[in-house]
Amino acid sequence: MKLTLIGNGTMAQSLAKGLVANHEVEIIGRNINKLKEVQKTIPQISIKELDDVEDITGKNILFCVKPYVLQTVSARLSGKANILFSILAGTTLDSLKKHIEAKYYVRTMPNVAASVLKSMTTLTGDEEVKNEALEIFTSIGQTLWLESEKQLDIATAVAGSGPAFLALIAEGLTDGAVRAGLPRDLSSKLVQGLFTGTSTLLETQHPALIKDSVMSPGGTTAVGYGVLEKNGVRNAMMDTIEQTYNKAQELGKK
Ligand SMILES: NC(=O)C1=CN([C@@H]2O[C@H](COP(=O)(O)OP(=O)(O)OC[C@H]3O[C@@H](n4cnc5c(N)ncnc54)[C@H](OP(=O)(O)O)[C@@H]3O)[C@@H](O)[C@H]2O)C=CC1
Ligand SMILES: O=C(O)[C@@H]1CCC=N1
Repeated sequence: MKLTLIGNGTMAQSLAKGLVANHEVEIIGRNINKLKEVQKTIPQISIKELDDVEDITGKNILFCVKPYVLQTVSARLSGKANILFSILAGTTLDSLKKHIEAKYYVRTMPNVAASVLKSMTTLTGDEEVKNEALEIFTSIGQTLWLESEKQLDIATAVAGSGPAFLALIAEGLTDGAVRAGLPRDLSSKLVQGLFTGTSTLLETQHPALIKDSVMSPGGTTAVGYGVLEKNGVRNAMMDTIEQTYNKAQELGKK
């Protein structure tokens, strides 16, 4: 399938890197010099500067700009696309329909791990194109079709913004190791390995059981776990998801 990405930023480039293996990919952006730079890193793509009136008739569009420029960019689009895939956080299907004409609409939420083909992408929208949508986004990692936009906004908080939250935990653990006296390069390696191993365990084990299997009576883990609970890390995570989800819903009301 030929896919046209509008926008050439972080996410568009991550998506394009994965998609070129199975699809013809065109990127449309407002700055031809930036597009040429992108093409140097992903030579398989074709590039095009955004016209003042850009005809998207019959195209399968992946809309990859920031939510606040939806109006500005869509004002330059004409014609009726085939499928419009939007990765814009919070931006509702209704809002997309108001601004861009298409036969089918799908909201998706990939994450930055798309750049290494390990995105956890959620999708919702017109069921008629569910299979095509899942096929396209499986080329950048795992996919999950959701039943509603509310679920997608929650997924935005967990898996869209989530890499930043886990990165904070990773940075904190690394700094902790450095504070205890381990050189930074070794601390970083340790934390990388820790995340890789734990993520594999999570594929088959419940988090609480992983914790139980690590925590020995009177041991080190019980002490560290107590510190996390005393400092409200669990509740901080729950509040983080709630407020990030609220923000996604707020973006949708604009
Ligand atoms: N970053 C992430 O981890 C994730 C982001 N998202 C969503 O992806 C979308 C893109 O985010 P991201 O890639 O991080 O953002 P970037 O800022 O990296 O990219 C935004 C792109 O939009 C283009 N753009 C901005 N204004 C205009 C305009 N007026 N006319 C034409 N093009 C314009 C920019 O062009 P130029 O390069 O010329 O400035 C750039 O190519 C957002 O809606 C975000 O919610 C979704 C999941 C994860
Ligand atoms: O911070 C944001 O708005 C976007 C949405 C998901 C990840 N980044």
